[in-house]
Amino acid sequence: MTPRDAHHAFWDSTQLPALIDGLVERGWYVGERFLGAGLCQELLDELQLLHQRAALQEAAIGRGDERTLRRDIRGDAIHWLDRESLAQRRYLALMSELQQQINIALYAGLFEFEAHFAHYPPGAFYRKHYDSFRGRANRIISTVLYLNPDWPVDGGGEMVLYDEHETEREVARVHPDAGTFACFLSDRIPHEVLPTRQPRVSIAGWFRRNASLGGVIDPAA
Ligand SMILES: O=C(O)CCC(=O)C(=O)O
Ligand SMILES: [Fe+2]
Repeated sequence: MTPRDAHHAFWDSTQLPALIDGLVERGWYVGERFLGAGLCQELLDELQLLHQRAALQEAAIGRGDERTLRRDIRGDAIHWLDRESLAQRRYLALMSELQQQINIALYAGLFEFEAHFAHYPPGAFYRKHYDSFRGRANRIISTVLYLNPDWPVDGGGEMVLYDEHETEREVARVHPDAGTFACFLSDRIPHEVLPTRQPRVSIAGWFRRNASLGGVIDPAA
């Protein structure tokens, strides 16, 4: 097995053309079994360990001075990926390859990737929102990888995607099943997480293009 083959064993690269087409044609893509079960399990184990050690922090909304905790908007707890484990490094390597492929296909100028583990306890949700605002878009493409094996049909916790133009029209309802991967344009696609009935675990990530303001490369936004 060449190193390239070994790397590809972690994900289904045959989905790449459909992913690129989806982003271009409607601004989003959802693929099942995008990531291999082994790597999903390793990421899940790590997240569960973080949860047990109370190393997850309640997620805030807003940035800088406007950061606040709003359980009525967002109920997850998070831990930013920090390359601590082999599983994280594998996932980040894969996202780096995806970034290159998207840049080649879309001239997107994606520059870096940031991501966090997320844990939604039963009852938690994330109200309809955009991941970045037009014009100030540092986050260009949002990604979510789901980690719960065998998500029950009545488990709730689906991510609902809405149409870019008719923002009340639901276009996809994603069951948060391990290995499923969703990506969409951060400033175009409104989305929400419906209340979950089970502990729900995922990795949310964003490909960014850093904006430079007055010579200072966007440190926080
Ligand atoms: O977990 C999901 O399905 C989406 C999470 C989300 O929208 C976010 O973290 O911004
Ligand atoms: Fe979001």
